[in-house]
This record gives sequence, structure tokens and C-alpha cells, in this order.
Amino acid sequence: MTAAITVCDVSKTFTMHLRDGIKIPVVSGVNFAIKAGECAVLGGPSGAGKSSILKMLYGNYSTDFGAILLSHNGEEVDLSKAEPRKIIELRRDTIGYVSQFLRTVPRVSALDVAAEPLTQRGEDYEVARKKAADLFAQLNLPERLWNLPPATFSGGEQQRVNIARGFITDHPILLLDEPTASLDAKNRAVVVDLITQKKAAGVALLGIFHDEDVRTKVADRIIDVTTFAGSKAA
Ligand SMILES: Nc1ncnc2c1ncn2[C@@H]1O[C@H](COP(=O)(O)OP(=O)(O)OP(=O)(O)O)[C@@H](O)[C@H]1O
Repeated sequence: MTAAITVCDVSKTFTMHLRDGIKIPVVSGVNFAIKAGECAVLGGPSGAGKSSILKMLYGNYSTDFGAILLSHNGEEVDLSKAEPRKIIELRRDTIGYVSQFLRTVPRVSALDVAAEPLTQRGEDYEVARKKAADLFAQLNLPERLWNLPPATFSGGEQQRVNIARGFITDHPILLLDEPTASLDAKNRAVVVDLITQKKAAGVALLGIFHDEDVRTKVADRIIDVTTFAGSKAA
């Protein structure tokens, strides 16, 4: 398999159980593959299904049909059929995700939040914190914040903690859900640099970027989600 991640004929319909089981078809016939070292961007208007696709690729949303194939520790895995235990393993070792908003944990410092994905993989605690500190410095996060829990940080400060947490590992696949939405121009440029470094390191990236300037700078290819509109399953 030359692609890092291959999406084969995936479809998704939401069923609103509290509203007489109304079915909302979101996407169907989703087919694309992303190679190592490539950054593809999901394009299309609001409500087209971009976030839903990203969430299916991270195992947050189930799929109704199709397969999501990726190479994990030397074996090919279909993430859409994986057991919860396997999904935890995939997230630890193979597939990273930067969401738009940070999920804060009370009393855990920003440094520990960002270092956690590395310590979970067995990295030494101080080495992981040093790497988190280097990323915070790159992202211009004021040093006075590093040892504080991020719950009270501004939106842009929380987003930078989240970006450091997502970029700290060397996962071969990285999903990015509007990682620059709350950032100023200076820090958007830092994120563009971080993405460029990941591409050079052979990481396969798939993202959603509403900022056209960022999108133009990072995208090797736009995947038009409107071509997956409607549903064969509804
Ligand atoms: N958990 C859910 N339950 C029911 N419907 C949902 C759910 N998540 C998304 N949807 C619906 O699926 C459709 C696609 O939503 P999605 O968030 O994937 O679009 P998007 O392209 O990412 O939009 P935006 O650019 O506005 O973020 C929308 O009509 C939305 O209401």
C-alpha cells in the first residue's frame, strides 16, 4: 500500500432517534487516498460534511458503509471496523488529530497537556516536556502560561496548546480541523511552517482550513466534498 490512508466508498447518514428516527444523509461514495508527505485539504461549503469525514477518519463517528484503510505498526487496518481498543492504539501510534478546541483538564498544566501524547508512547517525562516547551516557544505562547492549566487561556492560547499537543508526536497521519481558526497572522505562519516540516518528514496530512491564505500555502490538493453529497444509504 503506497497511500498512508485510503478511504473506500464510505457513506454516512445521521439518524435522529429523538425526532422519529429522521435520517440526515451527509456523504456517500467518499473515495480518496493520501500519500506520505502530502497535505490534502477538504473543501466545500458549510454543512457539506468536511468535519464529519475527518471525524470518521479519527473513529469519532461511525461509518455506514465502506472502509478506511491505514497501515498501523506494519499491518493494514480498517479503522471503520476496528474495536475501541484498537482505535485507542491507532490514535497512540498512527493517527493524530488537532481539533479546533482544546479539551481542558482541571489542574493539568499546559506543558503536561502538550507532552501527554509523547509520554503515553513511553517517552521520558522531561524529554517530552522539553519538546512541548520548544513548540510553545515556536508558537509564541507566553512562558508565564506554560505551568498553568489552560482552562482560563484565551481561545488563541488554547488553540496553540492544542497544536503543540497534535504536532509533538511523529504520527505518520495527521488530521487538522481548522487549527488556525483563532490565531493571528504571525502564529498562522508558524502553523504553516509546522505543516511544511511534517510534509518534509513524510507525514500524510488531511485538513480543513477556512483561511484561504493558509489553505493555498499548505494544500497539495483540494478534495471537493460536494462530489460526495447525498446518500445511497438513505
Ligand atoms: N452528530 C451529528 N448529528 C446529526 N447531524 C450532524 C451531526 N454532525 C453533523 N451533522 C450534520 O451533517 C452535516 C454536515 O456537517 P459537518 O459539520 O460535517 O459539515 P462541514 O462541512 O464541516 O461544515 P462547516 O464548514 O460549517 O464546519 C450538517 O448538516 C450537520 O448538521
